[in-house]
Amino acid sequence: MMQKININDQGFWLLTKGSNIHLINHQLPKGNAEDFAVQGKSGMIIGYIENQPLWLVEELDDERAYFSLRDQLYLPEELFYLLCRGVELNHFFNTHQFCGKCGSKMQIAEDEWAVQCRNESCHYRTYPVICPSIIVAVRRDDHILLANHVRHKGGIYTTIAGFVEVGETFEQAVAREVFEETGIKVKNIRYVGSQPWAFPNSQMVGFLADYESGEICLQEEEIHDAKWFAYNQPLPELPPKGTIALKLIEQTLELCKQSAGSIR
Ligand SMILES: NC(=O)C1=CN([C@@H]2O[C@H](COP(=O)(O)OP(=O)(O)OC[C@H]3O[C@@H](n4cnc5c(N)ncnc54)[C@H](O)[C@@H]3O)[C@@H](O)[C@H]2O)C=CC1
Ligand SMILES: [Mg+2]
Ligand SMILES: [Zn+2]
Repeated sequence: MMQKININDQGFWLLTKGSNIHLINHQLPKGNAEDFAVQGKSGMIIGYIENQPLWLVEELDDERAYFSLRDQLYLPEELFYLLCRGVELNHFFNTHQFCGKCGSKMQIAEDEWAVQCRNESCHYRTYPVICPSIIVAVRRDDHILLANHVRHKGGIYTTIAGFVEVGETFEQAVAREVFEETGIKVKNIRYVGSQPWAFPNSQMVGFLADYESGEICLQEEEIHDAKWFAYNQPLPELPPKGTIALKLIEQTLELCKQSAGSIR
């Protein structure tokens, strides 16, 4: 619930600007509201760290130092995901100021994470928008399929990812995205795990899959390059530690190794 922050409220303080968060010496500010001049602002408790409340403070037009949440992937998983929650809620509140049904002003709900229409005869509620996006590592014997995406400025090679379309299963989305982006057909699609991804509001749903058929054919608007990499040859630059992409790649490389072992 959003409330006015009191001078003696205490805990950890999450101040966000888009996908950037305020840090002091690489740490979340911790202490009394007064220490960080957030008393009188609106805030809500969105979780607990070391038994201390984590306060999400309304986005401020201030001169504090903000840093990209992407650069905090080294943090313990649970903490990183709590920060994702804050960034995603802030994005949601900022982009849902008016009712999608009647156009009246929305307000933040009292009893759950939602916004509610102020119009008495409407009261329509909207919940935080989370966009499911599949992500998949594809294996062909002892090789892994990795792609250099147009959105990556550097030379990183990673897994295939893409948003789930309305009216399709996650597994269908996996098969469709791999085929669209690389021309490869996959089989044996299995779920591995998920990851909140606050850029701005994706929910990564991670899979492994095996090669079925086809030759690499790039979707050039999205993919610069895609190749099969042997697990025991030098690999390209991979995504950073903490990403589900890297986890899927590591698991697949292990399977490549096992597959090479079983051939011999
Ligand atoms: N955490 C991780 O390890 C990784 C996360 N990702 C994330 O996966 C997500 C999807 O990857 P892409 O290849 O970009 O998706 P994509 O292959 O579906 O292409 C992006 C395009 O999909 C359309 N689209 C459909 N629904 C959308 C939605 N809800 N939000 C934004 N665009 C939507 C837009 O036209 C957009 O240009 C991205 O947010 C990316 O940051 C990607 C790789 C690794
Ligand atoms: Mg994609
Ligand atoms: Zn309304």
